[in-house]
Amino acid sequence: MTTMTTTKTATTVLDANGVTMRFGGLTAVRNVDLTVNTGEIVGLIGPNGAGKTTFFNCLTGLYVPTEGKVSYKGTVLPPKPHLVTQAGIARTFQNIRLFANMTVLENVLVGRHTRTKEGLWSALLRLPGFTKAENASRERAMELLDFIGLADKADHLARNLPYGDQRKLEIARALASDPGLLLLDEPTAGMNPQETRVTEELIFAIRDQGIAVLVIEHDMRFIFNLCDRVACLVQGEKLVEGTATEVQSDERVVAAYLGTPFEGAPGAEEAVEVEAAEADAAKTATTSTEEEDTR
Ligand SMILES: Nc1ncnc2c1ncn2[C@@H]1O[C@H](COP(=O)(O)OP(=O)(O)OP(=O)(O)O)[C@@H](O)[C@H]1O
Repeated sequence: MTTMTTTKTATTVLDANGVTMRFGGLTAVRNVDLTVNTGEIVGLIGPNGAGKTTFFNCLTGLYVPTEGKVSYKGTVLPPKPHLVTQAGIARTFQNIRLFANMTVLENVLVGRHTRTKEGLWSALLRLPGFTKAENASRERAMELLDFIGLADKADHLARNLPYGDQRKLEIARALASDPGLLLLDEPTAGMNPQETRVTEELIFAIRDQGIAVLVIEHDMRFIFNLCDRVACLVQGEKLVEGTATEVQSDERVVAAYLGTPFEGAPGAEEAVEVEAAEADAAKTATTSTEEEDTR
């Protein structure tokens, strides 16, 4: 049903294969395949409740998919968030999840912990290895703050940052784990157009550093401007995948957003069955009323 099938190449960073996630009777994600290659920015769009965040949670080990598997650079990922981060996938969340009472620098240092090998005793006793690792982490964290334009606010408390800066800080914290793939869940939610433009530039700069990006967004102008490839989920299924131009002009995508029925729409068969059952029930009820009236 998709307009474009991407090939898996030696440079495939993420390969999600047949990912399905059920919550009891509800199938939130159904048999979704998606690849992200080195140097790409891929967008994931879809109406509210389409399964985008659930799919992200399957990729990052927050959920164990009911079916399917997720590989990063050719290795199947264990469904455990810290192991996924260690492997090289970092993410941000739809709602800001900063440590509000920690400084900007400390927030980035938290994101660095998967890349530091020094143990608890080393930290408590402040052994030379720990001090060296701590200095290296600080240096890297400051580099990242410089990269996102927050170096001059390193000592500010995270809660005192303007909204747009808090979102940027989340990205810096995710980058602190030195990922090969960055997943962004609605990075421009609540932003004004100026902040959105800055985020767009930031994501291009991240891609230029060799980090592949998969981004969920509702802002279509942002997504179509940013992404090399876009996939659209509808009712848990991947309806369309293609270039921004292909997806933008696909009538099924427009119909899905407007809630207009279209042939072959995910969930359409079930909807037709339900409608037929309802019509049958109504007909039976009318017939019995007529029979009663004629008695
Ligand atoms: N933990 C859960 N338990 C039960 N149902 C869930 C759970 N998480 C999500 N769902 C359901 O799965 C479906 C997909 O939700 P999801 O949040 O993934 O959609 P989304 O595309 O990210 O939506 P939005 O754009 O509004 O964030 C919805 O029907 C939602 O109610």
